[in-house]
Amino acid sequence: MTDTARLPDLDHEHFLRRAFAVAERSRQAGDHPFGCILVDAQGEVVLEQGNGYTAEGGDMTAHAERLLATRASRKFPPAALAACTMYTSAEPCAMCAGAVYWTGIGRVVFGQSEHNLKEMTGNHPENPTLDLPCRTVFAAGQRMVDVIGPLLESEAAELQRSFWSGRDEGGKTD
Ligand SMILES: Nc1nc2[nH]cnc2c(=O)[nH]1
Repeated sequence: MTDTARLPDLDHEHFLRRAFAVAERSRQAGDHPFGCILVDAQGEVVLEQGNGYTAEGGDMTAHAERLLATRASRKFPPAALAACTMYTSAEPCAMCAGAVYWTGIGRVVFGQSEHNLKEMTGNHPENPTLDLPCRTVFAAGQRMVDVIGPLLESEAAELQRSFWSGRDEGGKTD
């Protein structure tokens, strides 16, 4: 089990807003409006990652959290990641929660819940949101991942507002 006592006392709203800024930059760069950061035991931001759907050539699995978890796992051992916190603009989906679990990241703080996100994305071909709480995924694991959220949810939801309704449903051609 992760020793949650090792997790530092951090200003969650401050770091969550930094993840929102990453999400906004992701949208401006032509990707989906999601972003996350990883903060270490000293309160330093060690990684940041936006959604990579477009940048990765239409990869439906290029969620910000999954990409960050992969980078984090290549860079840091699970023992170090246990003291790290991922701040993410939206709740990790089942795939991303699985990736977080496997890396050993000790805590997740999220803005918008998957349930709330689903109301905005509907069944959009680029985002058929999986309405499953990340806590349910983590609860099936053998070590604990601390979860805080939803937090600043209406601010987080603003990142998505108008994005999905105005987005072409044409999708990929090959
Ligand atoms: N949480 C989250 N949900 C998504 N749905 C589509 N892309 C993403 C992403 O990058 N993060």
